[in-house]
Amino acid sequence: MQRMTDERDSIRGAGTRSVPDHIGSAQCTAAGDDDKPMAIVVMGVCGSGKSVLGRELADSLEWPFVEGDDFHPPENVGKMSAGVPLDDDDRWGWLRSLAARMDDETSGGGSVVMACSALKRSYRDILRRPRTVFVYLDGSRDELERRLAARTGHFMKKEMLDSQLATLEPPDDGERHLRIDAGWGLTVHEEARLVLDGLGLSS
Ligand SMILES: Nc1ncnc2c1ncn2[C@@H]1O[C@H](COP(=O)(O)OP(=O)(O)O)[C@@H](O)[C@H]1O
Ligand SMILES: O=C(O)[C@H](O)[C@@H](O)[C@H](O)[C@H](O)COP(=O)(O)O
Repeated sequence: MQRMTDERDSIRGAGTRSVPDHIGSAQCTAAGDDDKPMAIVVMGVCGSGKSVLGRELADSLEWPFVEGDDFHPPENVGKMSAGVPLDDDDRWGWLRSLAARMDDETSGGGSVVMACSALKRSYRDILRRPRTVFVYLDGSRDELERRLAARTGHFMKKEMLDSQLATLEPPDDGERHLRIDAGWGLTVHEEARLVLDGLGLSS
């Protein structure tokens, strides 16, 4: 936790730089209804920045944060640590446990931010609720590899990026989502600002 806080501080920037005008909200649009979201799922391939942005959003909103990696059974972690990509059968139970946690957090009117790769539409269907919004961390292979290479001490090694990109089905216009691109060069603070503005959750 402390390590993550320090890591975010170092990529936060001063926190005062404005988001460049050309990015604005045009590339950060939400499809779907206007209801305020109750669950934000930060999705994307390994190393795209889900955990860091998810924690930033949760801190800003004062919502609980759920780290999807923590819900993998030991067999899945063993596979990924050995460089073997997961298959659908490895993922269904994991996704169902995340959906159950989401429902626990939101059933009494609460809200939650979750980091989960949610690479395929069918995976997102398990997490999708009327007030779920997906924040999709996109980027060129080079940008994503740079982020992944900067991370140490994680079971997911950068060699897994190719299989993750091959599995990825980006959210389409029918899915309520926002897209953030690593190539925009934003600090995590700026990314969070775009998301909160885009979702009408800025205070
Ligand atoms: N906006 C950003 N700018 C630069 N580096 C970032 C940004 N967001 C995340 N990173 C870095 O990318 C790496 C992967 O981030 P992480 O949140 O662990 O990804 P994921 O949870 O998607 O696997 C980390 O080293 C993190 O510090
Ligand atoms: O479905 C999967 O193949 C995994 O869930 C994977 O997509 C996820 O990325 C891992 O949990 C690694 O963790 P990071 O995404 O944090 O690298």
